[in-house]
Amino acid sequence: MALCQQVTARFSPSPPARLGVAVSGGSDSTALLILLHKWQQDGGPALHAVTVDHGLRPEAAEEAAHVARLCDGLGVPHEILHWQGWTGRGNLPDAARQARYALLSQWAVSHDLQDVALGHTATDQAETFLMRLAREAGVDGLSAMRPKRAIDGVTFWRPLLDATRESLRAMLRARGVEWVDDPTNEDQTYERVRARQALTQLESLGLDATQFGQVTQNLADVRDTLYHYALDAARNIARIEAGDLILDHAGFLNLPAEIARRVMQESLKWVSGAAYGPRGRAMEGLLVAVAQGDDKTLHGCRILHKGQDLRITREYQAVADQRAAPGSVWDGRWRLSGPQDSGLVIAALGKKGARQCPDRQKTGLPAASLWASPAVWNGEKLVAAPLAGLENGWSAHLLRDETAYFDAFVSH
Ligand SMILES: Nc1ncnc2c1ncn2[C@@H]1O[C@H](COP(=O)(O)OP(=O)(O)OP(=O)(O)O)[C@@H](O)[C@H]1O
Repeated sequence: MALCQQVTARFSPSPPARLGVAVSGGSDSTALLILLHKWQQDGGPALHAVTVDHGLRPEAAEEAAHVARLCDGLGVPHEILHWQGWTGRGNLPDAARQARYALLSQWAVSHDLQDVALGHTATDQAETFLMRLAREAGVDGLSAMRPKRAIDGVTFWRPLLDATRESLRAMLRARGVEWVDDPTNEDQTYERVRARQALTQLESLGLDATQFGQVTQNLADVRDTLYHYALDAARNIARIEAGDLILDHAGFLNLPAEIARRVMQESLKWVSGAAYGPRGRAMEGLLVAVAQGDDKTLHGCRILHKGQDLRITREYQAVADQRAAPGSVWDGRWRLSGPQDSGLVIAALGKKGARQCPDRQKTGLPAASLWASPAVWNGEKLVAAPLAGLENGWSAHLLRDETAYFDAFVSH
């Protein structure tokens, strides 16, 4: 089967021995399951399937049960994960997507799976391109999805990027496999549904998933080239100090806009731990401020001008409520170790805490960096603040290091 070969080729030359597969029950991921199952029968990776029930639509539980029955019939172990985190605020599809990736990563790690396959298709790719066009996206937004991407130590694969939805549905019909039609797929209030309908119109111009696939791939080549040069630039002008990212200001201002934007994106992501950098206008505003020498707060970071340096530090407000037990990770990147005692908590040093550190000025760190740095507290009492010179037997270890910063340019 040609589709089967397309899928297996995506994993060559060294396919994993065990593979997770995320199946929503829709036609794309159901087809993915069937194709991977065929591969398993022919000696491919052992499959483990998973469905996320977002608990947002009444039909979701039945859809997950449908996938469970299908997997049962195929002899593929299957699990249903539940999301209960919707706060009612923000963008629902975005929040659901982020939660889904987090649940899928945790599930994979807990099953010792390093690889998970997703059912994005060439048709998805074309729809996404149109939606991004409507948002006046740049090269990155219009580029092809990556065939694989690492998130939290798990590699997510997209082996169906060359296949159209229609070809997958034809394969399912031929095999008598049923899929679930999500009723929101017909709901015109969703941008994706409108993009899908627009694509049908564009076919009369000879524009179909193949053309979109080629164009997005051309743009992806441009994107990768830009990141290559952005990495070069970062190696020349960036360094790390006490968890802050420091860019040589003059060197940064000399960079071409597309390179400067990428260096800034990766720098803000590294300091904040966010999966994505700030979007269009926010980033443009920041670049203007940096060109004028104005300090700025964005994306949970403070961007400060200090002598020759552009210093990106964590924003105190963004970490003010974060608490962790000693020895565990604080703000996704610090681990503090020292003499354990009951009742100790890791929290930001803050202005009040910084005043209690007599040696803070000797550290040479600006006040903003010290306020957002991790400290050891016993209730209201400050026990240690290793980055502010108050050690008391404690040390701070930065988990997201320089290698992680530079690697992100390659795996962005
Ligand atoms: N509820 C779900 N349970 C399990 N897997 C899912 C679920 N929803 C989506 N997926 C997986 O993600 C793939 C892509 O689906 P969809 O395009 O809806 O996701 P997305 O996360 O919005 O995409 P993107 O990664 O482009 O943001 C599906 O083919 C499937 O493999």
